Amino acid sequence: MSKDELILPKDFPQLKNDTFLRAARGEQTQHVPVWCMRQAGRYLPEFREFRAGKDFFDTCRSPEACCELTLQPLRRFDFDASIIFSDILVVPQAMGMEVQMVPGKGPTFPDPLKDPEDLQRLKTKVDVQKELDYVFKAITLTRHKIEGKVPLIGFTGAPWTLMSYMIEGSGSKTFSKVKSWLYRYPEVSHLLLKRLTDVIVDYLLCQVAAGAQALQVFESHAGILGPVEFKAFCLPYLRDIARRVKDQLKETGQDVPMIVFAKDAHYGLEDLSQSYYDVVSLDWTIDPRLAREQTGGKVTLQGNMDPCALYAPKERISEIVKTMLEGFGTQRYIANLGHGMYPDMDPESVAAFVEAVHKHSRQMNKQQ
Ligand SMILES: O=C(O)CCc1c2[nH]c(c1CC(=O)O)Cc1[nH]c(c(CC(=O)O)c1CCC(=O)O)Cc1[nH]c(c(CC(=O)O)c1CCC(=O)O)Cc1[nH]c(c(CCC(=O)O)c1CC(=O)O)C2
Repeated sequence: MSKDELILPKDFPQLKNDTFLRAARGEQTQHVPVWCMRQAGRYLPEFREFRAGKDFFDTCRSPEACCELTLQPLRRFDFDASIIFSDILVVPQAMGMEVQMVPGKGPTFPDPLKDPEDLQRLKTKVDVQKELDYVFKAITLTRHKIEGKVPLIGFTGAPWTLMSYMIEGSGSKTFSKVKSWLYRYPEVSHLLLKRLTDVIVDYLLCQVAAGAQALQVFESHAGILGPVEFKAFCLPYLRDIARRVKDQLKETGQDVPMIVFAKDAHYGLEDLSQSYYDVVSLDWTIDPRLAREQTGGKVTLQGNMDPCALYAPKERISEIVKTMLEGFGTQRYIANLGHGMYPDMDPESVAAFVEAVHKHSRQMNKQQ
């Protein structure tokens, strides 16, 4: 991308609530900011109504639809951030692969990569600006329509997670197909991961140019690797993405907080806290105090309530939140779930979660 293309459009409404951005940058906040992964989604009746009868990726390709779905949860809840409605699998599509959303089965690649030669089916040069133009339009439109209420987060899937979908062709229990590539074809695997990284870097920079105020990188399948493979096939690419995006943004005087979510990669926490990301997002299986120890105060932490705790009565949600806040502390912290919302969750529980984070963190800050 050229320097000029990276300059932000300037006529966006002024941001009224910067709590999330302050926490991400390690600045003091009066309350702990909170948002939820998959906060736009099937647990909301208005989402189900809006999506009814429409193809999932057609929805992703409509900037107006993405904008509406991004705004829906903000009308109900006092979230401190929003995330653009889209999907991680738009990147493999931009590289030339077909992906369908099969109801009841999830994302499905009719023709996944089977052998190293299949890499030839991928586009050698991906014009990200053109191929994913609909995402950038959605971000710009949403940034206007949000009227500065809260910041807008852009996101991408990370290389290993996308590679696993491209080879498995869908979700999997064992991930044995994609893992077999790591052991049988390590060099080709690195080649594919490198190509994904290049596209992702461009993709994130274009999202910032379109108006994204923070970026989250989803390495949702990190946990199917052991520590050795994580260090070889995940970490270097996650680092490369943050370093390259940050370097390019710095040239234009911009500093956009970056969040990494490597689900279930406990053994990688220390490394992740030294990988150019401002925020490390945690799943629910890690103890908050241990996570603070392992990341040594170098980064802001995000997470990590078990999404299933939202099935608890409201009073119990409030207690769980309080314990979580005591574990993380109220500074350099963004409250979230340890992964996304499930379709059968009650929106009222989300309201209770958000309210508890705000209430307890304000009280705890007063006592300090
Ligand atoms: O359950 C299904 O039928 C397919 C769900 C699925 C999708 N993409 C996928 C998966 C696999 C999975 O999550 O396990 C594949 C997918 N999409 C995404 C991730 C990253 C992650 O959740 O760890 C993943 C990988 C998850 C994994 O494999 O573990 C990211 C995603 N999907 C989505 C969003 C946008 C948003 O929430 O605003 C986001 C981004 C950020 C976020 O908010 O967390 C939206 C999305 N994608 C999808 C759906 C459901 C389909 C529909 O609305 O018709 C929905 C809405 C919803 O969750 O209710 C499709």
